[in-house]
Amino acid sequence: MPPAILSFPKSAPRPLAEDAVRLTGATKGFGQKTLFEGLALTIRRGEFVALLGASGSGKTTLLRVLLGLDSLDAGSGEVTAPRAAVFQEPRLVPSQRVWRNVLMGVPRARQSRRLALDALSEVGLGASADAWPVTLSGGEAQRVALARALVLEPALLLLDEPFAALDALTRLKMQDLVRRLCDRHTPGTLLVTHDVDEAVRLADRVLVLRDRRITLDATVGEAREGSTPAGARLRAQLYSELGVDTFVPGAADHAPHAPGGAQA
Ligand SMILES: Nc1ncnc2c1ncn2[C@@H]1O[C@H](COP(=O)(O)OP(=O)(O)OP(=O)(O)O)[C@@H](O)[C@H]1O
Repeated sequence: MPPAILSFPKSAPRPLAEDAVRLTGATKGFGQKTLFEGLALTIRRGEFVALLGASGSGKTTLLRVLLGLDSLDAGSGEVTAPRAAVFQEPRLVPSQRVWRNVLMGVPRARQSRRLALDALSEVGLGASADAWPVTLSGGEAQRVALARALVLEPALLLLDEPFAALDALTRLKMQDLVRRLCDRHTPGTLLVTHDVDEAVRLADRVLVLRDRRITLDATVGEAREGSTPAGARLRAQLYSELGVDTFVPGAADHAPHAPGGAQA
């Protein structure tokens, strides 16, 4: 098997027209199990891509490869710097005030309270700069994690189920905030999620990782609106690709009945 060559250039962010990620032939497994094989993936700067797949299909592993935390077994490509990530848990340092947490990844020479305050204002937490992480709600802590990622002005933003632990209302607000801030900061974004609606609501393009390959690469476009035929079609296609039969509540009640009450 040829050696994997994945480069992580330390250069300044590139122009928007360029790719944040370009992988070809990416192959990765653990022990006897191959998670993905010969995979090609391109994410442009400013593009929001969602990655769906069954549990254990290798989504987080692919994200870890893009972060440089795992290596490929084969393949090559380029992942543009700087990169930042937000995970399911906020991963704040409890012994540091909120504004200090925001600066965790910023080179010392660029660190300033002003920079942290600006980043916190963007996520609506300017007033919590001096708070301790333990005093924040789950949604607030996740917004600090988002500020900590965006303050780096990443060329690539990796989101690993960042909304999964939030209540339904907070999740919707956080989804809107993330999409708005991604439009403003224009990183290439890869969102790993289990949630078809979340993927279609947020992403420009939705990928499905299945059987070691990307089996679907769908542009969302006018299908974002669930009530349109295109929206219903895309969601049905994604559920089908994920091996889930869509359930229509009440449909069984309308099934024809044979005379005498037996099911047709
Ligand atoms: N460091 C590791 N060593 C051995 N096996 C691993 C390692 N990391 C992940 N795996 C295995 O690889 C498979 C894919 O894991 P991964 O976390 O990438 O899947 P996923 O699609 O993100 O799953 P989920 O949706 O449940 O989070 C799993 O079977 C997991 O146990």
